[in-house]
Amino acid sequence: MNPLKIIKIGGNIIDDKSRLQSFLKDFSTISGAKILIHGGGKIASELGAKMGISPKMHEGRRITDAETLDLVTMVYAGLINKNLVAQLQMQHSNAIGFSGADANLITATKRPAKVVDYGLVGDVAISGVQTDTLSGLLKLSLIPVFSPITHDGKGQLYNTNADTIASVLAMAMSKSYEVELIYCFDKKGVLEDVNDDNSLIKEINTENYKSLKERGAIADGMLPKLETAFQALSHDVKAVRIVQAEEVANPLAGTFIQK
Ligand SMILES: Nc1ncnc2c1ncn2[C@@H]1O[C@H](COP(=O)(O)OP(=O)(O)O)[C@@H](O)[C@H]1O
Ligand SMILES: CC(=O)N[C@@H](CCC(=O)OP(=O)(O)O)C(=O)O
Repeated sequence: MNPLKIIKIGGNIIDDKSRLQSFLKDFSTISGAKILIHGGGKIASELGAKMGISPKMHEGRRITDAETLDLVTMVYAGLINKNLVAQLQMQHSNAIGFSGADANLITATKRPAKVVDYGLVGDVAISGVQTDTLSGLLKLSLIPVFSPITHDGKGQLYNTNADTIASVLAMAMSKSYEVELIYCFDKKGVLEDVNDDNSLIKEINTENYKSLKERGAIADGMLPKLETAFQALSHDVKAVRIVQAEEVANPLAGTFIQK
């Protein structure tokens, strides 16, 4: 099977012009088939505040009412997605931007209300990914760039956590490719102490994850990353890493997630 790198870039880097530029330069040097998924939560929260929409988060995911869905659709599928594509084109990378609705690439169902009703948030399943269409794009040497917006096939858009999209794409594409999933963000990897850059944890497995979570060392936006990383590994994804954006092209950097 051919290798495929599925790379996710988070909102803290997207919000930092020089760090984003350096990430996109390094991303462009990576050879072979690749897909980029972007977040943008920080920018959506900042722009929302200017419009009087205050962010409501629960365990790293955004509670999304109709007004917030309009905001995130504009910010993720418009502003950020198109700017990333333009900046990749500047690096001579032939990027093409998508939401999940485009070419029906990712369908979702409303996340069921449990402890919290997340509102217009979509859950995605492996079967919701149009893998043949994506493979066709990769065969044309195009670089798909996904915003975290999905749809239900009945006209409803959903906000979907970008880590979740990266993981589901990785699982779905593992049928035809040897997939490495790389989450890129602002820190060196998963840290023992979030305020200490020198406390990098080189390897996380289900055992040490449990104890790290219990003592609160892993919280907020790190929760969906690790949850979805483990899901990916249990569905044939070859390797998963969480790395600093600047290290995207370094195969030894960051935290390696193990089953
Ligand atoms: N143990 C940890 N190691 C690293 N970061 C952590 C940890 N626990 C919580 N975090 C927080 O998770 C954040 C990353 O999640 P998030 O803000 O969703 O990132 P992004 O949107 O850039 O992908 C970090 O910036 C950090 O504040
Ligand atoms: C449902 C949900 O949580 N959606 C996310 C999508 C963006 C995202 O995941 O952005 P980062 O990767 O920058 O955190 C949100 O609106 O914040």
